[in-house]
Amino acid sequence: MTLAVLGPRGTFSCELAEKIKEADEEILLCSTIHDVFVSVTENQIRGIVPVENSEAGGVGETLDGLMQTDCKITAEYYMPIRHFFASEYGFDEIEVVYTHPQSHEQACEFLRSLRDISIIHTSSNSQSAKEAKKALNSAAVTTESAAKLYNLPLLKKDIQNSQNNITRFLEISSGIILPDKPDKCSIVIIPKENRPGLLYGILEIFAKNGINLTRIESRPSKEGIGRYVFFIDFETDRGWQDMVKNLKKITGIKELGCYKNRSLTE
Ligand SMILES: O=C(O)C(=O)C[C@]1(C(=O)O)C=C[C@@H](O)C=C1
Repeated sequence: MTLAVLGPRGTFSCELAEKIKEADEEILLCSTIHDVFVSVTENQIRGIVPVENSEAGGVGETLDGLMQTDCKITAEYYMPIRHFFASEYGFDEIEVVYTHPQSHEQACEFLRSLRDISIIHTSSNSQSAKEAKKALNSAAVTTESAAKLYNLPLLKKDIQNSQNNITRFLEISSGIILPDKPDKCSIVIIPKENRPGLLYGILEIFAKNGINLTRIESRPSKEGIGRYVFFIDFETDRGWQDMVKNLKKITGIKELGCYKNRSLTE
């Protein structure tokens, strides 16, 4: 099997893939999260994508991929995220900092404390290190493994705003795999009408069935201003199949998968 992730080697996604891959599984490095969804769909493989961070919130490219492709969620993982500031230059020589936009948000307090620097966004934390290695008077917000890989000295460790910085990752696959006893399910509510009480009615169905929501996030439906879809995750310790049937009576739904929480072993 092959496991598709955001590359180049050294991203957090890649670090997670290294931890969870099967012994004979290869890692396929993709340039963007969108490309991970494309590879999973075209090659019938599995992939790993970041979906939300405790500090910076939802990862738009992943939410769009879930909405726009037939990929299904088959597991979730939580990973502590530590950001590193790496450069071949001293602090007073640095003029440009490369950072992934999610990491920029997660380390904005440290980055704000740097004076007279320009920030350039990149496609991944590893790409940031790659760029900083090439450009004069530059630094990167990166992972420990990418700093090592590109031979960039660490100027400061743990530059994330919060010491409890965590990113939730999803395993996605091209087919539906329903585990015996899933921990959670994810759906997208796609409202077919705009009327008072629609969202209230949807949430009431969860409440009446005693089903606990673990996340609700609105995202523009891309059909015009003020039009939204709602990403919902819920626990599956109570009968949820009938509840989903009831939801379908009042709203459009896309089922994204029911899955296990897989904890990471060090
Ligand atoms: O660039 C990386 O290292 C990634 O794996 C992507 C990503 C993300 O998009 O959320 C993953 C974890 C961190 O939250 C920051 C960046």
